[in-house]
Amino acid sequence: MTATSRTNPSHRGRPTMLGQNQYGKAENRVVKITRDGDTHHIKDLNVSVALSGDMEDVHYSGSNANVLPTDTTKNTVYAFAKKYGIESAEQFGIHLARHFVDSQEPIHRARIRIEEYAWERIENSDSGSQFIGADEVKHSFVRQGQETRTAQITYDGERWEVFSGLKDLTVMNSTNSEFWGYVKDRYTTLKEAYDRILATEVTGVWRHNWTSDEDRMPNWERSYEQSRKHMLDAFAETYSLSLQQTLYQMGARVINSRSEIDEIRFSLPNKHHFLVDLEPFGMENETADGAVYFAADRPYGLIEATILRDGAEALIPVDLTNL
Ligand SMILES: O=c1[nH]c(=O)c2[nH]c(=O)[nH]c2[nH]1
Repeated sequence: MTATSRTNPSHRGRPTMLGQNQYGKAENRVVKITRDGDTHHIKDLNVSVALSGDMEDVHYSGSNANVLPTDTTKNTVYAFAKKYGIESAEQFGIHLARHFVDSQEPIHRARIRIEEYAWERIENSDSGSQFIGADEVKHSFVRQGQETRTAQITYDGERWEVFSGLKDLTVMNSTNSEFWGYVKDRYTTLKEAYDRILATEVTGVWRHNWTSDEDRMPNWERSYEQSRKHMLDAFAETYSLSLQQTLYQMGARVINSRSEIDEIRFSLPNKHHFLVDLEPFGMENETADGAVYFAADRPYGLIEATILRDGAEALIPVDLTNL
């Protein structure tokens, strides 16, 4: 028990006392895009702030005199991403923790927890305008270590039906995406975007046209690797006017490149990234060298479609979650 709680009149005489406590804003999803000419770099963090100190009064009496709002801790995360950049999770956490403890007398301890999501550049074997070197692209990324490969095989004694697929393949283009010219009704508030982040978590299922001759079975490993590659290449290379258009390009690329596949279906959540308003803190967010975004997790647009080889039958179920 601290001196404050012992002497707090609203606490005196109660058979309870306050134990360990901390507060702050958890899971601030901050994405910093740094622009080095037209080569972009991503830092993608999930930052949780927990502060503690002289917080007896707010618990005992409701006095907020010592309380820096959790909303302010969130704003600080975004403002510091712009002000100091994100050199490393550790360095960023040090800036934040020091700031909270040094600037607020009642706060004696700050704990900053950070998860960092790693992104790698989409490798591209064809020549394209966004190459850096032989195999690196400038603004298209795939998130590391997440995807799951899927398969569904059905056999009725005569015919085979083989679906292959993947889920949780997260990709991002940090530019070359626009969205405008859409319907506007009395409820529309969305601003037209001429340069936005396009990010999605790909769920895809594709159907092989092989059904019987066991001597002519596709090479499943190669088929998967190549289909994945064509999807990623199309995602990276498409200058996108909508996620729907990008989806179609991804599917068409697979069908046109892989003769063993007749049908492909995608479910693509539009993982929205909103520019943070830093003007209240005297900062311009979007500058030539980059910007800070809030990565929202919900709600999200959900774009789903099947792409078919001309004349092929649609056999993949509409709801891919039932596969
Ligand atoms: O690529 C998009 N497609 C949409 O249909 C849509 N709707 C929306 O609000 N944003 C977007 N983005």
